[in-house]
Amino acid sequence: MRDLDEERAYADRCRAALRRMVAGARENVAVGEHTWGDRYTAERLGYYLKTLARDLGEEGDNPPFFGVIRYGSDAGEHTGQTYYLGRRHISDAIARPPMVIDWRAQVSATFYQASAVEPRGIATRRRFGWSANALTSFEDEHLRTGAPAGASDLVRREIERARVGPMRDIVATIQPEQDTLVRTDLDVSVCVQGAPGTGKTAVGLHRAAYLLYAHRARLQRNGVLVLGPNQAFLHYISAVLPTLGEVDVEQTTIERLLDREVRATDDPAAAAVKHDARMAGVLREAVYRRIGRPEQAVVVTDESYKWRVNQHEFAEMVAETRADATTYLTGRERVIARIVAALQRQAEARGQNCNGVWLRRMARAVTPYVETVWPLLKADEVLASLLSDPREAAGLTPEERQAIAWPRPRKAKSARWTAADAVLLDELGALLERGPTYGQVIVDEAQDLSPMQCRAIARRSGHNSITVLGDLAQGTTPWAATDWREQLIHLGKPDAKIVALSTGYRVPATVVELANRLLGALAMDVPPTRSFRSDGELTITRADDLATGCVAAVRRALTQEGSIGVIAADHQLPAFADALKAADIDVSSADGDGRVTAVPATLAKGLEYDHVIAVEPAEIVASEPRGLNRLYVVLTRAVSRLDILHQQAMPPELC
Ligand SMILES: Nc1ncnc2c1ncn2[C@@H]1O[C@H](COP(=O)(O)OP(=O)(O)OP(=O)(O)O)[C@@H](O)[C@H]1O
Repeated sequence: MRDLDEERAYADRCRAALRRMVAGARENVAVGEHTWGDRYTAERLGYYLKTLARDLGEEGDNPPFFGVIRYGSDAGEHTGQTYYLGRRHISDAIARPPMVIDWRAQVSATFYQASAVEPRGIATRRRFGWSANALTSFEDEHLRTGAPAGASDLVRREIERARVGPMRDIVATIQPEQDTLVRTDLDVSVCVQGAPGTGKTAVGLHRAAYLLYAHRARLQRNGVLVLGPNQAFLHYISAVLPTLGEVDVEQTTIERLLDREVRATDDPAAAAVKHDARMAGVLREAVYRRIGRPEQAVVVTDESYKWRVNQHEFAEMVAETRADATTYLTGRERVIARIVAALQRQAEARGQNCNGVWLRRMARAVTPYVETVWPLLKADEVLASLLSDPREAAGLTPEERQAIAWPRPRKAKSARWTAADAVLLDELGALLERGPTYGQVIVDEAQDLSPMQCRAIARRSGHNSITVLGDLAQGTTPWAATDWREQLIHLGKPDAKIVALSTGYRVPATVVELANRLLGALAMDVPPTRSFRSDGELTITRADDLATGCVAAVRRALTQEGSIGVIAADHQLPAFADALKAADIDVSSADGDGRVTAVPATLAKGLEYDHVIAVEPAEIVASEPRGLNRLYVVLTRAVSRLDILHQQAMPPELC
């Protein structure tokens, strides 16, 4: 195999080839725009070429490859072959083997999966070390002759590196159990239960990129949706997919997906009822209750004739359609269509020509009859009427009805919807009319979703598969899941494969040991994390004045490399942020990119900082019903160092 200088020269050749690919794609965009006569073909070709040029252009200064595998002498079609692996294919000429193969190609799986115990035909696996964009080292594993080795130094260094800025891709160091999840077949729904820092988010994002590579045509048609817990989290992960060449994945929160202006807040009792799975039945009943029994025949005057569907037939059509209507509005259309078909039979029996114009005229004429028994409905009007008077809410107790009732009746137009109402409106919208589905939905922090939110996601996934990521121990909402099977039923995928990840790549062992003490009190059936990392520091300091202690801790942290997160109970945080500003320390908010970030405990989920200063754990616990779960989340945000500052006694569960 090549020595370091030769590898550097090869990297230069790969870069040059990539530059030629970008230039070629750009030129083709120009040519494609002028050459193709048929407009549709020209547009499609133009779109494809522009996307290619943009993707290649965005490749930027990433190292052209991160590893290489050399097959041994008995590896079938791969015998003696050498493959370089990178973030994308690089080739210097059509019909020549690529210089670098995309990490998502089938052959690349061997790089991630091969081991001394199971070499899979590989003689040597080489990993490269890059500093900025310069190739500085490599490390070889001789899989067929070497004894099973521990973790590679390069992998360890990459995992233990100080974190700065937004989340990065992990293509060079994906671990075998992560790779298996990333490459799980598109038709299989998976649910990953993973302790903090086990790479669930990373797996979900790399899975999105992998699926788009392996099933591009199918997924580009319907799209891929990634759902995360909040804007700060989305900001943190936003760079990963673009670096992997995927810029068209929709990344949002469930609240944004529902797209309703939220102008009010529910009290906890009302929110609990509105998020309960029984609301699905309540809403269905509220919609279908509007369908009445016809009390008259349908009679349509058509020039000198009168066509007629008698009351009994009309009632039968309504009853039959209601029994198997897929949605309320398609059912209504179906009744209209059935009546028109009956009139058409009568007219044709009289020799009349029933063309399209006639059929549309008849449909208009029968609509008022149908309106009396199957009225047009709007989601917000149904909900406004239910919340104005929930007496008929089937399946709720009198107290629950009381909890969701508005103090006085309102019309939809003057309603001030809450976040939970947005979920109910979405359910109602889908009862009326089906919406589009995505080719793949990836849901992060899925333990926090309510049954009704799960249903909103299930609808957008339809018959397609779904990737569910979460940790039951990090559940902080009042309706957080305690059992994945149950949550998967709400998500419409009861048979999804549940897989546990328990090796943590973020949190160092000393911090994991502390956080794991909380697991007993959380009473969740989850395996404790084992840390991949032996480094890291933990300090617990009693401070007489928390704000002063916080400033001193941040000053100390600033002497080292990496990002710093100050995390405290939401109501206490502003005082600490003010103290930091008064001490001339630049502080950004959770969705910013500064070196020091002030993070309210309720926004910390999914984020990570090289150095975390967690202030007053007792207050974090006391601030909400699931405060211990929140504390578990907060303590597990640290990559290298965790400082705990406290004035009150530490929560006994931690001692
Ligand atoms: N194979 C890997 N190689 C390098 N870094 C990794 C690997 N797996 C995970 N990481 C890193 O570990 C950190 C934690 O990963 P991630 O955020 O995906 O974990 P998580 O399970 O979603 O955590 P949490 O539940 O706490 O949100 C990230 O910085 C991620 O890049």
